[in-house]
Amino acid sequence: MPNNATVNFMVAEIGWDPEVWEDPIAFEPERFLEIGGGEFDFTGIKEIRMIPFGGGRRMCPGYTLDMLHLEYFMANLVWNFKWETAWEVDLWKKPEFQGQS
Ligand code: HEM
Repeated sequence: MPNNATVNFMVAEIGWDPEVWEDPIAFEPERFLEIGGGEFDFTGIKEIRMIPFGGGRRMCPGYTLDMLHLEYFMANLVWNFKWETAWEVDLWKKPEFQGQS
């Protein structure tokens, strides 16, 4: 490789690896609850299954702000819209809220 070459990682494709994820493209958000008891690591410190914010020393420094903002965004979607399933979905897979004692 030449000096000063730019190396790009296919970050999205890393997150779709069928050797790491079962049916990676399927929308199954509950899969994240099942990994690490709901403490899925996306920082690349414990493992690399998907790294939306990069990893290592140049990892996105805004990721805690992002996560807070995304939770707020999701909460507003749930709050402001009436949600229905477009197809048959088993909503009772895990009938509890996280963090509930
Ligand atoms: C969902 C939203 C965001 C995503 C998915 C995201 C993702 C990323 C990714 C993948 C990188 C490259 C990391 C690497 O090279 O390993 C990065 C870098 C960076 N992000 Fe974000 N980011 C988000 C929002 C933000 C926000 C809100 C801020 C600031 C408040 C921010 C500030 C930065 C900065 C300054 C870098 C460069 C870090 C460096 O090169 O040392 N990002 N981000």
